[in-house]
Amino acid sequence: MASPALTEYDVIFVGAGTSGGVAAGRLAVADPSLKILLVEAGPHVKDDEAFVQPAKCLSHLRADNPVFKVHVSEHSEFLGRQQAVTVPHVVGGGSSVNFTIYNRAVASDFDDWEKVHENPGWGAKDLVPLLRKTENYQVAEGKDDVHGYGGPINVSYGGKFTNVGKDFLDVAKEFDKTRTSTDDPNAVIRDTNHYGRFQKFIDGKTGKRSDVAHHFLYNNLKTTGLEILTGTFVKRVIFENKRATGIEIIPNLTFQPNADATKSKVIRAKRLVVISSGTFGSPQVLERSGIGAKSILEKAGVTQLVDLPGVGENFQDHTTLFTTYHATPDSDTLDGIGRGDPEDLKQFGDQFWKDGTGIMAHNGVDGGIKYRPSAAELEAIGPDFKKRWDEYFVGKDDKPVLWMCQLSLFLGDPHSVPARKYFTIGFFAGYPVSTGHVHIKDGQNPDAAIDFEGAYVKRPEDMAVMKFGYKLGREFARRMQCYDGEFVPGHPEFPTGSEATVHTSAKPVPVGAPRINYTAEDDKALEAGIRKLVAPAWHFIGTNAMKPRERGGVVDPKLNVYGVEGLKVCDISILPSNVCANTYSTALLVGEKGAVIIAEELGIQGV
Ligand SMILES: Cc1cc2nc3c(=O)[nH]c(=O)nc-3n(C[C@H](O)[C@H](O)[C@H](O)COP(=O)(O)OP(=O)(O)OC[C@H]3O[C@@H](n4cnc5c(N)ncnc54)[C@H](O)[C@@H]3O)c2cc1C
Repeated sequence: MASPALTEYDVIFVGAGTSGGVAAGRLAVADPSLKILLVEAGPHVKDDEAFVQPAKCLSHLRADNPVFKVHVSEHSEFLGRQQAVTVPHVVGGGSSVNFTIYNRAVASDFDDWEKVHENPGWGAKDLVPLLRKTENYQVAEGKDDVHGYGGPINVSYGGKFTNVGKDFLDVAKEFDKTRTSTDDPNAVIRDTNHYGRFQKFIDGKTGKRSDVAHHFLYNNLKTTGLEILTGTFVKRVIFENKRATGIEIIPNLTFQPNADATKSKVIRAKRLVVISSGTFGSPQVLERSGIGAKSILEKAGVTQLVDLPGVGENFQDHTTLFTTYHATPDSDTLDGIGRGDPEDLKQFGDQFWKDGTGIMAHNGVDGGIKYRPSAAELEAIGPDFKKRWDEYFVGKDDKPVLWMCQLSLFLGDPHSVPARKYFTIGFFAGYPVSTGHVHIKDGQNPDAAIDFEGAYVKRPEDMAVMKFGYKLGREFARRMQCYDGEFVPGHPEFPTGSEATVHTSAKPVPVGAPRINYTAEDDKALEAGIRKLVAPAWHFIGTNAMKPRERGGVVDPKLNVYGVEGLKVCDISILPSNVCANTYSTALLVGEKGAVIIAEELGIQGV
């Protein structure tokens, strides 16, 4: 079994993912004498093309990829089927495999954490400067005081502007004259409803992915006290008188196949243990350590140390539909790279290594919008959503209801569909009401099956938003010049003869063409289709919510786990409520905030 160099460290991070990697990297640079161990269940990614080249993100979606752990929800009552989610186990966590879409939360999302969930220091006033600290906005240096210009994480448009993306934005200008266009949808933090060219977590100079592994960890290994132990699970945290003093580790047999999983080791932490195992991993580590609801721990054979029933509850994701269309042969898409076509790999790989441009330095996403409906559109979303709108959105004018983007690719296992060109309209419900849970069933084995309940269209409010989003996205798609028909398995099955029927082969309609009229029967078919097709967004949050203990909270505003000492959680499992954005930006932010909090407590200057 792989072992760390020492038996005792100052600080131990459980998981070398996004937030944990940022916090550990910041602390290590500020105080190079600090001995920091990151224990990571997955393997290294250093200079590995599959992780460094952004367009290769599609290759991770192959069903046989060992860096993704699959969890299946056994609660099928809402969808009428089981829902599987895939969770990355790799150094850098989500930052090493994600789609590099750059999208920041709106200001009221942060203010909700501070005011509604009672977390001083977590409002927009305090957090926007930390967003800037991480970022190096290469698009236009010094453009405004919303972006950052000297941080480790580069943000650019990537190596190309795909003709599919241009097409989407051209349609937007003509089709929806009530909303404006921008070259930077993240330029203003208290605004929404602008179509714009989406930027990417891609280095505009090299074309490489702006991940945490290479920009906070590998680059600091030689000059600081950082150490990463890979292929290893943290089974549990060790306590003495309710103070965290270390961790117990065992090998992850997927990456250490010859190790003995019955032999564990204890590594001691002198000053702090930080759980940064993500929304799926962190509640499991807490529960295996005896922190959680009694009934759950008892069933898993774990003795309770602290009664904290909020652990593993409040699971959220952005309910998503990735609706797929056939793209014309001249469309710029990533499908060939995803399939591993040798010609595409050679052509775009050569260009990438020559000057960091081209479609290999791209994620397929160019155009999108954070969408707040008009009064007429609210009517169309229907009565199921009315109460939610009144309670959650009114008075917070920067809150979109959904965001939508075009993707120049088929989103899924590229080998599961016929080899051709695709484009996708993805839309994400910003603040679904549905929640689920993540709990252990086995108190000993971190690799064992868990009790996972997804959070996908359990509530009519969420279904109403998804139906609206499908119809809207489809109107965009059929007006785009690259539209070459609809990928039938990716759409609902509408009644025969319906105006809403899906067409395998079709040409674009004029921008001014009437919208498809959906009958009540069509709407029923649409609901059934959404239950069949709804997808996780990989934006898992909330299972260790930062809120008062009596309201189901797990950590306080200093990220301390209630009821013990010397133990914090630092990843997006702490989010008490959702953000209307892809979550990488927010995970970086939690890492930055965690570093500041930990540095203050340990007396470290310069973070
Ligand atoms: C396929 C995919 C596409 C995405 N696309 C985008 C996008 O385009 N834009 C965007 O903004 N966001 C995107 N995201 C979301 C974003 O990347 C994540 O929300 C974010 O990285 C989560 O950060 P985290 O620190 O909370 O967890 P993670 O980064 O997942 O880190 C947790 C780490 O802990 C490790 N771990 C877990 N349990 C244990 C254990 N017991 N012992 C040791 N280690 C353990 C895991 O292996 C992992 O490395 C995507 C995510 C995925 C998976």
